[in-house]
Amino acid sequence: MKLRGLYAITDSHLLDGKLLKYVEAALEGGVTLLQYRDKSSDEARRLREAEALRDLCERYNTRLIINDDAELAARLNVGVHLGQTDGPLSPTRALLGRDAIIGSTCHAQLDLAEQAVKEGASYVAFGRFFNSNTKPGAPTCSLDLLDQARSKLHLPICAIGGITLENAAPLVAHGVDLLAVVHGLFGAESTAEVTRRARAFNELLKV
Ligand SMILES: Cc1ncc(COP(=O)(O)OP(=O)(O)O)c(N)n1
Ligand SMILES: Cc1nc(C(=O)O)sc1CCOP(=O)(O)O
Ligand SMILES: [Mg+2]
Repeated sequence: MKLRGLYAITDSHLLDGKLLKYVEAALEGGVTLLQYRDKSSDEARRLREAEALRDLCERYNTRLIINDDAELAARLNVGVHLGQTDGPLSPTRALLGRDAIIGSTCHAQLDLAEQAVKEGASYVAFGRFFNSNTKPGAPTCSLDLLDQARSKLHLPICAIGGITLENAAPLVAHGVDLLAVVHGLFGAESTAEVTRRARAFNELLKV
């Protein structure tokens, strides 16, 4: 499966009251992966929203990824993104099956990425590359690390953290396949602007 393109990530605060409307606008512009990222413990709302996003993604032929929560991913038969403290990858692969998309946060560490590959990750994520509104405290990562990763790893590489249309081109030039974006996509004044941004991110990846 070719994983290349825009990786849109939701944010419960930024998208409060407009989740489905803004996500659909992004899907109109083209989204390869959509991650449902909700750090709350409101299980009922999480299930309801994730189900609605799954149905929306099906209509647009986009794969849904649940952040942190392999059980919810298994329940909905979708993928999952796991950070370093979100549980082990191998049992998650066994739980979700070999066709599921499983992503792994590797910060700025190639050894974490090599381990994730061994344990069955579908893509590895490095970041953060720029100042992030969503996660200002995340450790930083350099373009240099991307060069090393690209020459060693033979699976899709995702970049995250403060990515916008203005700063994303160098990431693509250094081998990134997936641009993971929250604020640079959804921090827009209108649905039309979200769609425009999604299209423009995809243009950047057409090289
Ligand atoms: C695509 C992608 N990359 C990295 C992360 C960060 O995951 P994690 O370190 O577990 O932090 P939280 O997002 O759970 O706060 C991600 N979610 N997606
Ligand atoms: C969820 C997340 N993880 C990061 C990491 O570096 O691991 S940066 C980040 C936030 C991404 O949001 P924005 O595009 O608004 O910066
Ligand atoms: Mg996590």
